[in-house]
Amino acid sequence: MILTVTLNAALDVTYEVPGVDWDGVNRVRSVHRRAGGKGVNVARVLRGLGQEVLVTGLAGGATGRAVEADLEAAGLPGALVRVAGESRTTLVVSGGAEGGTALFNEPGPEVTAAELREFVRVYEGLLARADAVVVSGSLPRGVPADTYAHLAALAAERRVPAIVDADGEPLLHAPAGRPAILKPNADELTRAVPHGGPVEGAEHLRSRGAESVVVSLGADGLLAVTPDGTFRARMPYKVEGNPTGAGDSLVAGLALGLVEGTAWPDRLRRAAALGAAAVAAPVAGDFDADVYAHVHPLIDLT
Ligand SMILES: O=P(O)(O)OC[C@H]1O[C@](O)(CO)[C@@H](O)[C@H]1O
Repeated sequence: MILTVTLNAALDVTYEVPGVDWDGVNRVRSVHRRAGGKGVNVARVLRGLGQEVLVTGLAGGATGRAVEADLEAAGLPGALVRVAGESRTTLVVSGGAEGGTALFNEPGPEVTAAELREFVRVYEGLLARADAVVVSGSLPRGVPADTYAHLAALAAERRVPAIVDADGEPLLHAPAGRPAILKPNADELTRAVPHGGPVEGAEHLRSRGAESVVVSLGADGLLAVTPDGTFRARMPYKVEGNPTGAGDSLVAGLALGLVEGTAWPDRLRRAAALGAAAVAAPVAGDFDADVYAHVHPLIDLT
């Protein structure tokens, strides 16, 4: 089983629009509402690939109940810890290939120290059943920036490999938890390690404790700096669509490769193809199986 952690679970609302007029009325062509937050999306993709998953994290209020209900409706096993605060909504406004995509991510609830302690207690119990853990997304208010490092360290103590997908301070702290894979995107890496290029940035995070670092480069593919060497996955063409959730789909591919023990080149090829296939799907957490099958063999791995 792969355990995914979403401390800042969300109700993801996606508006598909023909374009946005910031001074006028915008008519929404279609609306999707469902449980989100990065770990939830990772779990959806993994489940779509036939992998057993379990979603944990924090959820509160009416929005938290809606997240729990949607997970249940989707048949995704969940063990969310309830908090008193109200979980957030995230809004994606997607104008398709020409219109671009804008995200509005609310900060999330205020979480107390006691609520976080209760989560860690539940998490430690769930680790006993996990083959790997994915910890991803933003932290809700009140949760210390070194929490992902702590969760990764607890996993490492139990020999459960962890993947951490974080930004800002949580990303800077994460290597101390010795995660198997740290997955920033290029902007996140540049913010965390401003000197040098992506290879130097990844090497810096490895020198601080991360075993491997995989940097997502959007339509340009992936860079991985690992104990087995440095690899680069290049995409054969740009897939048009909604890039929201592409990073989550990519992380799902990495997690599957981790539990299956797949060699790095094949692991990266699958992850990059899943990221591209997610762009072709309208909602985060989905991927287009046809695009996946088409792109996968064409990815150049060096
Ligand atoms: O936790 P954040 O970094 O705010 O990201 C959450 C958001 O990102 C997405 O997972 C897309 O990656 C959305 O589904 C949305 O819930």
